[in-house]
Amino acid sequence: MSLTIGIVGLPNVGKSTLFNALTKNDVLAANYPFATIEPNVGVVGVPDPRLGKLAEIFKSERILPATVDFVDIAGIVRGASEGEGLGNKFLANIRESDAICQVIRAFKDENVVHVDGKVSPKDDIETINTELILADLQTIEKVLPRLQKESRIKKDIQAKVKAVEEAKEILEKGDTLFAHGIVQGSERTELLHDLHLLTTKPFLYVFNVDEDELVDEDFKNEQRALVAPAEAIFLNAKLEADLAELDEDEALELLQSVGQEEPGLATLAHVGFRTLGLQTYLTAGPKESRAWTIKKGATAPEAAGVIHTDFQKGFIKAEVISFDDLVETGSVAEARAKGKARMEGKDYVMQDGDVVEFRFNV
Ligand SMILES: Nc1ncnc2c1ncn2[C@@H]1O[C@H](COP(=O)(O)OP(=O)(O)OP(=O)(O)O)[C@@H](O)[C@H]1O
Repeated sequence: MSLTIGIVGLPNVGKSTLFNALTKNDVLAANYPFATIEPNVGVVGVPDPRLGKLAEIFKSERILPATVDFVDIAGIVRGASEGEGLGNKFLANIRESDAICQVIRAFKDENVVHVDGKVSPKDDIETINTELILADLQTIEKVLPRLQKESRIKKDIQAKVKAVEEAKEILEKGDTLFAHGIVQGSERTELLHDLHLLTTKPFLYVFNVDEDELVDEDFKNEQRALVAPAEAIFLNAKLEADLAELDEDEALELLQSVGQEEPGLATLAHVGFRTLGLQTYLTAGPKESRAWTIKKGATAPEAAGVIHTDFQKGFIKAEVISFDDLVETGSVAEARAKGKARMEGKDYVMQDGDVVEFRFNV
């Protein structure tokens, strides 16, 4: 299951630097030798310490984490919604993304020119949001008059007209639909679905900061308040690019020297995963210990389908052991003996950390 997060931001905020770090960090190169990826896609592994533990128990040859795909979307400029510069291509790319990650400049280096002449995360966020909001308003203005006319005859589209009018009102106030809980995939967006509005996509924000800002909790809380309910991630894109070049011990040393526990990219992968509404389940054996990506709320057959469509079609049962029970008992055989292995049917809703073996007919 592959969902993508589009990276957007004003020119010169550090998108390329971040994206380079993302692609250098490429888990695909090592683990998925036959997969080809587009040059503007960075695939990041979602760190999961449980996989290391499973690999110990099962003596697995390799570990395959879940991944998040990031797409580098051409720079947005003021006027993008009017089709200026790269505007139209930008909007098409962004429509294809499942979530939007805004990179915001917070680093101060005077040698790096800011398009608007000053470093102001708040203004930059507003500039980008305004472009997205204007693009949505254009979409709505194109369809609303026709819908309103049709609704005089077709009563069944009145609810849709009301939903579109409500969205228009929010956008005209200068707010994103996401900020009002109108998020892609939720019940409230069902009526708006075919409009593919950009601001119904989940947002997350990367603040590209100086080293001192990385540990400045007051500063970080201020920025978090700016973007709530979206999540904020703080990283130094240059440092991330350096980290991606180092071996594990050196990287750890560099991280400690700036007071960080994990690379910003790891945090970004975790937050991206959460923002997309995803979770994982685990499989393990001598060949590999692996995390598989599913939507929250997925049933056992849907989860089986992520491995292979035949697994879903021929689904019989899933043998499920929770990760904690497996670690406590030390092996599948012991877990079974202690009654910790459950046989689950087709209505079972997968839980995070389920270690699973599917039974199926082909
Ligand atoms: N955290 C940081 N601290 C200091 N300088 C940084 C930081 N992040 C990036 N830079 C520098 O800022 C400059 C612009 O970065 P980059 O080229 O990645 O921006 P961009 O957003 O991709 O720009 P564009 O959209 O115009 O291509 C580069 O010189 C880069 O080294």
